[in-house]
Amino acid sequence: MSGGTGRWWDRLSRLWPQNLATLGRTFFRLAPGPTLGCTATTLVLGVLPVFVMITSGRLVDAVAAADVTAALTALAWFGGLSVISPVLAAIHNVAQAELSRRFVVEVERSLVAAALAPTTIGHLEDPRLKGRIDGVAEAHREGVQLVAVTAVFTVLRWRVSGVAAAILLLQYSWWIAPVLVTGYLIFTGMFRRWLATIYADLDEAVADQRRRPEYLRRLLMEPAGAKELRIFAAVPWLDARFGESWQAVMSGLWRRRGRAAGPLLLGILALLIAYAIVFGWLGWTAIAGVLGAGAVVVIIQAANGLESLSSYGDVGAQLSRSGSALRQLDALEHDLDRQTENEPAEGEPAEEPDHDHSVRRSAVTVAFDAVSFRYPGRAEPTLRDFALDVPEGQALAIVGENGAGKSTCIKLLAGLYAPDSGRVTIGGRSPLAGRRRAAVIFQDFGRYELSLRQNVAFRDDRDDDRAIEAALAAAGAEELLTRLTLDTVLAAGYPDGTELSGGQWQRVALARALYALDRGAEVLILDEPTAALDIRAETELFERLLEVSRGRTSILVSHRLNSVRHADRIVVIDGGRITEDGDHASLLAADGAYARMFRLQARRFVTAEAEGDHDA
Ligand SMILES: Nc1ncnc2c1ncn2[C@@H]1O[C@H](COP(=O)(O)OP(=O)(O)OP(=O)(O)O)[C@@H](O)[C@H]1O
Repeated sequence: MSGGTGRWWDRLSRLWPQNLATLGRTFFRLAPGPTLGCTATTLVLGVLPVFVMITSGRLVDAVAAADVTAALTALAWFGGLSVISPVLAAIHNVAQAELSRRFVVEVERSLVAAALAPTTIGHLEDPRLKGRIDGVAEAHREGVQLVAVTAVFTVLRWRVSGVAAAILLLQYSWWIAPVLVTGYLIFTGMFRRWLATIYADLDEAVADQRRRPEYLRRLLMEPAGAKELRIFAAVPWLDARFGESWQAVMSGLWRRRGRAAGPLLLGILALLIAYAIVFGWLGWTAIAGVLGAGAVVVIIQAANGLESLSSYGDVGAQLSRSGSALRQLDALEHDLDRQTENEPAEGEPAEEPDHDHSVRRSAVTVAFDAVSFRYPGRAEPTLRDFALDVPEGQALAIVGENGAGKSTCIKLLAGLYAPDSGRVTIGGRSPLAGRRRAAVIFQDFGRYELSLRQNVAFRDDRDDDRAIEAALAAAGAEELLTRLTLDTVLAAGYPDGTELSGGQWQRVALARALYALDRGAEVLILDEPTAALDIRAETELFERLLEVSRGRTSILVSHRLNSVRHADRIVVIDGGRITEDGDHASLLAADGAYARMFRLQARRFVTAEAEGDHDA
């Protein structure tokens, strides 16, 4: 194909949205029947207007010639066409509803599958991947894919109408259609450029810039920050920051849009000239009597029908968004697949939860073997050559200052991150293989808007109700059981729903860990989930937990040394390294950092006791 022909072909092919073929193929793969149904009805509905044009020309000629039979025949055609159109539209809508359902479900499934593919959580904290996940999820929430299905068939119908009108015009004159189509090509090209500028903000670069204002908007609007923002009178300040950051992102966008509007005027001029030529000629030939009245009516309608070859405006924008979201989803799947491949495979399938009451596994060892780990985006490793062996059945406490690396150890043990080097093992196996071996509760444990039963067990059947109640009792939540049933939803706003206090939520979270332990988890790990309890309640609870989990390996993290003094062994972490290791008595005798911290806390506690403050 010569360069010139290629360019013309390129221009003509731009009359079809880029994503049309890709989306069409995806639709066919997901729902061949409904896709074929929608395509067939769209093609017929697309050519129907041409039959209306021809019929109206015939009617005009018949009336002019006072030919009653021809006029009645034309009217009968009109009647037939008027019935076919709504019937086909109804069939089309039914097929399209089914296609939309399957397409949206597929996108949702792919998004969830992609986000859940890695067993670790690093990708949810990586700004680039998180941006992609949010972008696709937002497009999905806004129903972009649902609209895309309608948009594909709308564009197809327009274009079929346009091509049919062009073919009809060729019957009367060879040059009318090419002149008008050229006008539309120039106009559409300019319009597309303008649209492309507008929708460039869907690119990830701009999506990154939008993250800040969008976060600030959420903070202003959603309940999470509502209390503190009002208490600290931060609303006006935050509102101003939101305005500034939004303006910063949008002003660049508005400037680009303004600059791109100039060429659009040229496109409009080209279209005006094309129509002026065609209608000028039409007027002249009609007056000269070269064309009959019927032909003039058909040509005018067909020339206007070429508008269907024009830019597809908002519908095209919807297709762009859909295509952009689908491309992001592809890229996301690809990146997360790669990340999943890089995760250490232990060759063992993840285990299903054990619902057999009789199963109580033996205690296991927990080991960190020369582990180094750096958070994504951080320059320095948080743990470097970290080594720790917890023999089976030992109750270990990890203490240390803020930022020492305690929670990082726990996240590695929970398999939420994979170490960069070295090995973390539970019972000799990676925590990633069979994650349910460790029952872990963090300080920011989940507070689910689910029933009490579901909050503890993540299941619905009642077979385990006694075990759930036992776990709640062991976690110190007996009082809840006297007030609530296991079916009570733990959130206000539901029928019979109720909100819990911070301390009650903590006990429910602990019950979740104890229930998992009862179901076969081998290690109990608590990373300060009791911080909202007063020191007496925490000490009492930890002692009870040590009792309940006796014989199991357990790891407790706390800042309150009195709460963990009864642990079999205490390690002090500082700067990602173990600096002291022993039981309470030996660490006090060693008179190191632990002993200093313990004495300091004990002094504070005694003072607070004297003043009646139990939260010291
Ligand atoms: N998701 C993260 N991304 C980047 N850095 C992190 C992340 N989580 C923790 N860090 C950093 O790793 C270091 C250790 O944090 P870690 O949460 O393990 O400390 P910690 O001993 O549990 O502290 P605290 O007692 O305050 O809970 C800190 O410097 C912290 O800023």
